[in-house]
Amino acid sequence: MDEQGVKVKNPWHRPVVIFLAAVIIVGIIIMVAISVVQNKPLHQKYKYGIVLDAGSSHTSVFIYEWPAEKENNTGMVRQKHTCNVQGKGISSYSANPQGAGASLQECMEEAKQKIPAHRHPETPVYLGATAGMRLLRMENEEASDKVLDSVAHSLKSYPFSYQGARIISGQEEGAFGWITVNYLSKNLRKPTGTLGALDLGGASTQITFVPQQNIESYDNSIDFRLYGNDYHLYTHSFLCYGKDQALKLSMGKKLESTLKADETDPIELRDPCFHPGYNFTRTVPNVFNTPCMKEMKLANETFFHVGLGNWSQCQQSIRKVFNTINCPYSRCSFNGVFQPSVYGDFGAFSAFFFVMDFLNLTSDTLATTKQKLAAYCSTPWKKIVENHPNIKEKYLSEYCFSATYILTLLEDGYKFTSNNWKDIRFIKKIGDSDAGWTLGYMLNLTNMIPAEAPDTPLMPYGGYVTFMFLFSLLILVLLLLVYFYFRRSTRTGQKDII
Ligand SMILES: O=c1[nH]cnc2c1ncn2[C@@H]1O[C@H](COP(=O)(O)OP(=O)(O)O)[C@@H](O)[C@H]1O
Ligand SMILES: [Ca+2]
Repeated sequence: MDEQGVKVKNPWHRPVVIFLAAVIIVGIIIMVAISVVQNKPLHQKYKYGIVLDAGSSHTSVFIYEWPAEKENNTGMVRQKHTCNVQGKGISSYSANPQGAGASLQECMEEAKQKIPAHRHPETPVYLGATAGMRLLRMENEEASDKVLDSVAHSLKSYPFSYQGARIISGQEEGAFGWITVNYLSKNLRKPTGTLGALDLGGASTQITFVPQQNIESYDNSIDFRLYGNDYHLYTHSFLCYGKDQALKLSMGKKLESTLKADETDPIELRDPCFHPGYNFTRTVPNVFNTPCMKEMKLANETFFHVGLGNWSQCQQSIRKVFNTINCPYSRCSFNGVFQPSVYGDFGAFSAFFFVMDFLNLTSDTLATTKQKLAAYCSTPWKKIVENHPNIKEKYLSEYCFSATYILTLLEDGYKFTSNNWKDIRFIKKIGDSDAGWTLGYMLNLTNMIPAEAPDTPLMPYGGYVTFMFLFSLLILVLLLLVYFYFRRSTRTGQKDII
């Protein structure tokens, strides 16, 4: 066959094919480029941080983790692990400061196991102590310094990056709790409203929200710029108004009036906030051993704490610990503290949640909550113990008081009403992470919440998926077109040969 005479048509020389091939190549390059920008880095590396919450009643260790490359995006940090330190809070070690540091050992060993060893040296560890230590500092500054030295010494002995152990202020506690709940519910980069934060501890309680009214007292105002938005927050921390100190305040007042009325021995404190049939012998100094009250000198060291189980009388007695007479501002919560009207939704956590969740009172109206609580408080102590054999008796005996205190604080103190009661959400966690001040504290100290909005991905995830799908479909169609075109040209070429 004379090859010279045959003209085989090469399909690659046709302009349409060249054009299609070029479109396909450019398309593939665009797709690869977009997926690289969108998904970088392809292999996530995790970073870690540890915060110890040294509360008045106990210490918890929180381990957080986040993808290294996305640390400035909201909602990327999650709680990886928590560990509850055995025993009481660090402020209870005032007579034995060494014990405070030693108490952290088990949980810190656990942290070593949970965090990959090669990350240990760069993992920051912070300890923040709250109201229990604020009270100890008021009572005995030397003892509180020794306790802090002891926990600092203990934390420095681990392979992490020690960043400090200190008593945080009530404002910090309130503000970081607010940052935590809003970071976790991803409110910080949206134009929608934020979530107020209500935190009830054993020794203090905090209220923090974005008010609609002007903040009249400088001490209660905090300004943040987060992700390009300005926030003007109202916050207040009431020292001595956590539920354990409030119980002491309330019992102290009752003891005083009992003694005024009757100085007989033995003293019997008839308490409407405890169940009928409850009868416990207590010591007087055990009620007054707090800087929250003036000490009371009593010959009788012990008294009988006798339950009456009467909710409305209990509320009457609790109201006496709130001073609502003096207010130097246009409006106050109590004890002469300025507070604008509560506004928006609130997340109520820590003991607000523990107590209301135990009593199944997290989703009722205010009226139903009161009815149910009245029935609970009047239930005989014997029956309560029978129904809950596995709950610690100390907690169990105090739920009637604690829930009545919570209702009184929220309604008479903060001025929530039956209309906005539904705006309070009793929460423990948001996603995997506990609501509390620790996450906000760490985000702030590691500069993980920038003042200005960081770069956003090229397009939102939904848009990205749709784009990639349609583009792949287009390329597939083009490929098919090229294929059929080749087949036709080859056939015509073959005909030419024949
Ligand atoms: O399971 C529970 N049921 C009832 N109360 C609880 C439970 N777990 C913790 N609490 C209470 O929550 C409160 C936590 O306060 P915390 O120790 O954080 O004090 P602080 O924030 O005032 O320093 C304490 O009153 C503690 O007794
Ligand atoms: Ca706390």
